[in-house]
Order: sequence, then structure tokens, then C-alpha cells
Amino acid sequence: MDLHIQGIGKRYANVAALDAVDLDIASGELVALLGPSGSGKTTLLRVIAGLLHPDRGRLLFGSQDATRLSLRERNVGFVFQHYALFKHMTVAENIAFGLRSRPRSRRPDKASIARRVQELLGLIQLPDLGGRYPEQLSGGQKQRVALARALAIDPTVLLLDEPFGALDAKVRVELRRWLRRLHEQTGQTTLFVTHDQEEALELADRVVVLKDGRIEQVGTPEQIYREPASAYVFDFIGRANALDGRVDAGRFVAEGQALALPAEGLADGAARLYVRPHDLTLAAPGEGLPARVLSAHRLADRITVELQVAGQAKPLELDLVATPEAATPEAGSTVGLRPLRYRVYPA
Ligand SMILES: Nc1ncnc2c1ncn2[C@@H]1O[C@H](COP(=O)(O)OP(=O)(O)OP(=O)(O)O)[C@@H](O)[C@H]1O
Repeated sequence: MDLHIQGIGKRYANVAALDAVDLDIASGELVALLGPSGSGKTTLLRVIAGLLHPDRGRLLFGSQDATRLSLRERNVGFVFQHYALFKHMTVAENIAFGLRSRPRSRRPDKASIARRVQELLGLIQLPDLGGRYPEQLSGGQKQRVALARALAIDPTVLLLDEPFGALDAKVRVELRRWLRRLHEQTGQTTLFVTHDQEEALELADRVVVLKDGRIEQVGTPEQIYREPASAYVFDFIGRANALDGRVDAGRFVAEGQALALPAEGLADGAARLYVRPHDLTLAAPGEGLPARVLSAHRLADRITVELQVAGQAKPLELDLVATPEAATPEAGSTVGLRPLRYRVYPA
């Protein structure tokens, strides 16, 4: 089912947790809501779930105005970071809960519920664990059961609030790949909250970047990573170097430096160039932007070089692939820098 979020606003005292948010989600999409703490991700998810009423705007599920519908009427599936499964119920009973607690007129018969539970246990790859209790499961297994439980009711939309946030890094990576495959199988419209950019970029069809209750950018992971719409998005999405300078007649120049790069479409004035450490390369001696090597560290398969450019407030980082023959630049030496891929934003 399509979801349309139109002009949604929610204030707490003097904080705009959401400020006129517009977003259309197509049926079957897996969308990540990405942003730092306090950017409004959870508030937006709770508004969609019906756990929280917005001050302004409306919400459409397909063509139906859902703004005033209750949680139950919306038929959404919800999984939280710390989703408490019912401890006194088995896995199978937990999964069946949403169907069993329906009013008699809409409740499937016992055999149908049992079939659905078995089908979901298969889907979450725990076909034999229906008889276990939650305390007999690992953290990752519990979250999979929570997901099956949310899916049991055939929700209009599945809402996941940092579902893997409490798990350790390795399990997290496994589970998000698993969730991606599961989504490909079910085609379930899904909204996923995370503050982890890697998780968002790896998992989602589209990523929504939030800042202070507003949408900063919506795009495919590729667009968000390659064409961040603002310095904020660039910075949030990965490691970033910033270089102060100015735009002059369609070129970015670092003041008083040997750097002049195309920056089309930008008005003249103070600007900042952003470049990722692996997109910064060493130029031939005497070429590029001169920088002094502060330090160099080998870490697994890369060498990270810390560099100071004269007149810049902050040092830059450059990543080299640590092949056996790669020379580590010496601290104190001067090198030339050349950004390969970069973005320029008004300062
Ligand atoms: N019940 C509340 N009362 C007052 N302020 C609130 C309440 N809930 C949220 N806020 C504020 O609204 C803003 C958005 O909060 P929200 O929880 O949506 O952010 P978030 O992006 O989900 O953050 P996190 O990643 O930390 O969960 C924050 O400034 C927060 O302090």
C-alpha cells in the first residue's frame, strides 16, 4: 500500500520534533529514516503507527485518510529496538498473538493460524523453534521472532525502530542482510529507523535523511552517497574532509593556494569543498595543493595520512590502499593533494 505523509508537524514545548514533513512511499518500498539523535526519526515512525497524534498535516494509506485512525485500525506492524516478546508465551504463541486477539468476526480459525505461524517460522528461518520460550533464544533470534509477529497480521506497513540497535556488530550486519532478503521475498512496504548510515545505505531502496525535524534529502543510497544535497548530508554519510575557500566564476579556489577546481552552478562567494579520504590522492611532487604530512597510520588494508594545508583550520585525512609496496608518507614531508571526487557547498 502507498503511504503519503503530507505537511506533518509535531511540537513538544519549544522543540519542533517534526516540521512540515512531506514524503511519499510507494507500495513495496523499503525506506530508511536516517538521522542523528533528536532529528525526529522516532517521532515520524510513531505518527505513522498512530501512537502519536500530529499537530498538523495528514497521513494517507493508499487513498484513505488515516490521520485519525487508531493504531489497531491502521493495521501496522511495529518492531522496537527492545521489543519485549511475551515471556510467558512460546515463540509460536507470540507470533500468533496478533491474529488470536482479533475480534471473532475477523479471526482466522485455529488451523489457519497454526499454518500461518509455521509459514512465518520458515520465513524467519527458525522452523523448529516454535515451542521455545523467548528466554531460550539469542538476541538476534528474538528480533526475528518480533518481526514474524509484526508480519503475522499482514500489516499495511511494517515499521522498524532500530530493530538491530541492541545487537552486537556482527549479528547486526547478518540480520540486516537477512532483512533485505526477507523484504525481497515478501515485498512488504517497510519503514526502518536507523542512525547508522551504513545500515541505511546497504539496506534501503530509498533513504530519507532528517535534520531537526525536517527532511534534508530523499534519494537512493547511490544518490545520497554520490550526490549529497548539502554539507550536512555529506558529513553524516561517511568520513569527510572540509576545505575552506571560495567560488569564483564557476571555480572553487582555496584562498592563496594552488587549487582551482570546477564548481559549476554555484554563486560567487565563500564556499567549502568536501572530499572523502579515499577520494583524495597524492599528486606528483610539486603539483596539486601543498600539504604537510602530520602522521600516517597503517590499519588493516589502508594507510590513513593526516595532513595540514596552510591556512586551513582542520587537518585533512587521505586514505591509501596499503599494498605491500605502498610507501607510507613521512611525517614532516610536504606532498601535493588532488581531490578526485568532491562536492562544493556555499559556506
Ligand atoms: N515526549 C517528548 N517530550 C518532549 N520532547 C520530546 C518527546 N519526544 C521527543 N522529543 C523531542 O523531539 C525531538 C525529536 O525526537 P525523536 O525521538 O523523534 O528523535 P530521533 O531522531 O528518533 O532520536 P533518537 O535516535 O535519539 O531516538 C528531540 O528534540 C526530542 O528531544
